[in-house]
Amino acid sequence: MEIRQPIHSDHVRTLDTEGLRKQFLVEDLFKANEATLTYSQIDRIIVGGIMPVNQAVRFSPELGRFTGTDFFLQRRELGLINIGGAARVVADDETFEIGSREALYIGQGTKQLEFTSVDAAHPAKLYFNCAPAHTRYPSRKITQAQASPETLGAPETSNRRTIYKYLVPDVLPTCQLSMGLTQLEPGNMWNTMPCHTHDRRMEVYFYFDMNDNAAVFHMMGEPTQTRHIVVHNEQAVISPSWSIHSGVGTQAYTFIWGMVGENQVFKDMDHVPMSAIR
Ligand SMILES: O=C[C@H](O)[C@@H](O)CC(=O)C(=O)O
Ligand SMILES: [Zn+2]
Repeated sequence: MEIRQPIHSDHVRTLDTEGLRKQFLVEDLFKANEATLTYSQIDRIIVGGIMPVNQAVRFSPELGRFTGTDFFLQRRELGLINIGGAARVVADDETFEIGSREALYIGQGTKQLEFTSVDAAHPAKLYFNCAPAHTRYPSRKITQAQASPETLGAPETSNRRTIYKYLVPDVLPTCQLSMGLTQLEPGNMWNTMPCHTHDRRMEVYFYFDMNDNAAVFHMMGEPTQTRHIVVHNEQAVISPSWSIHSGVGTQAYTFIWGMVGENQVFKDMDHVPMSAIR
């Protein structure tokens, strides 16, 4: 598990390309037959990828040494969205089949976790966010149809996209985690512009559905001190509460957003007027 410290916006103003990437970019999320985990001390979110190919991936009890608990999810909840082939997830005495673009919420207190791919030729890729939790809510699968799709933007502003809200209070209860997926329509490049911050919540963006020659210029920083990070396929960016989070790609892409913090009110955003951005 890699640990990332929190960071002050004054420090971020001084960083160059490598400095920004070291602080905020999460690369190499998917490794065959492994789980990768990056622990951010910003709201203590853990971001990672699980890719079982021809053997099961298990969350061993030893992971509890990073959280100082008897086992990993003793005081945590986890949400995952599958961007690969079908997966089978065993969570204690429950088994879930999670297809492509389906999500799974795993409640606090789950001890045994085992992830396998149904077909090794089409391995599952389970992108997850994990956050501190105070109580147990039932584990549950959420399909894309259940994720209350909302289409926003317009071709004229290159931001026509559909937001699928998988883990939100309207769909199921969680302690603090919200998660969803936003898919751009072909020929549309901008996400989340006009942009916003939400001092009450941090967020992580995970970009995928891109070919090897594509890139997304992810916009971050204070609204009057913007910076960018070039993101390639299947990489994530950690967005502190004070930072905008938006992006423009060389072609359409899809991304998963996950939020933790003070509330779960999706619309609780401080919109940045276009004239204020620097
Ligand atoms: O706070 C909310 C998040 O930034 C995203 O849900 C925004 C998003 O997916 C979009 O506008 O495309
Ligand atoms: Zn946001």
